[in-house]
Amino acid sequence: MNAGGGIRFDVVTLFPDFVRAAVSYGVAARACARGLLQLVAWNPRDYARDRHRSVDDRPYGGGPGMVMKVEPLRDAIQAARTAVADRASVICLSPQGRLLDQVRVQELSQHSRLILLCGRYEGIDERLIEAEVDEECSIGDYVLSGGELPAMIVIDAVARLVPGVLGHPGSAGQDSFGAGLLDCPHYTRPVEIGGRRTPEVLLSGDHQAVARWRHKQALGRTWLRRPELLERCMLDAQARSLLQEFIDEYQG
Ligand SMILES: NC(=O)c1ccc(NCc2ccccc2N2CCOCC2)nc1
Repeated sequence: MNAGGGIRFDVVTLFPDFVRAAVSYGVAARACARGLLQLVAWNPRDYARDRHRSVDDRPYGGGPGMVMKVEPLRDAIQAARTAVADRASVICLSPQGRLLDQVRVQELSQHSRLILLCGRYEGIDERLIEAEVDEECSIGDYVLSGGELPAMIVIDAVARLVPGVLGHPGSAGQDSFGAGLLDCPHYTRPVEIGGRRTPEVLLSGDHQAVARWRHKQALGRTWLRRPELLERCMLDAQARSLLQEFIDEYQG
């Protein structure tokens, strides 16, 4: 985060309006209005020197499609770097990157600024990646037509962790996923609908019992749906006994 406690994203993309949508709605839009979040887009086409303003060219070695050229990307990144004094990490969103998870999102939220590079076509000339990219980041093992959607996901996930962005800071902290667990179930009015009633503990007003129930549900759901996540988070004695209680009830 920067001096103001906010974060600035410089996004290098052929589709600036596309990525701007990431900060045009909801909490992210409010955070922008309050100067906690900034998004500046840089279009490599503005840095394409030739008459046709080309940003791509045919692949050496043949093969289908086109490859993004070094120069326009390099010059767009350089323009982003010099726009703000703070040193910036350059992250390329790509299928070859390190898998993004909440731990990595929390690490990224410590930066005051990040430059996000969005590839299109068949990919980016490797020499640009070697010369300019600090790390490659993947949002999952699937192929997209561009890095813009992954960039928007990084922006949203990181922005939520910037102090002041979420109305209720607790919810970000309390996010079970922040603790490596899946979230507990949520309920709101009416108390009963479609023959399904809200769990009584949530109506009891007993905040300690509610917190205990929510933690137990988060543990139980993680055990049922994503047991591999449980191995990664070190459960303390209280959590282990809560989970055992859930398992005993589940197995009936
Ligand atoms: N999982 C992800 O985070 C993810 C990210 C980007 C992405 N695509 C843009 C891209 C960016 C960089 C290199 C190659 C490519 N691709 C271009 C299109 O062809 C496939 C390779 N796809 C999936």
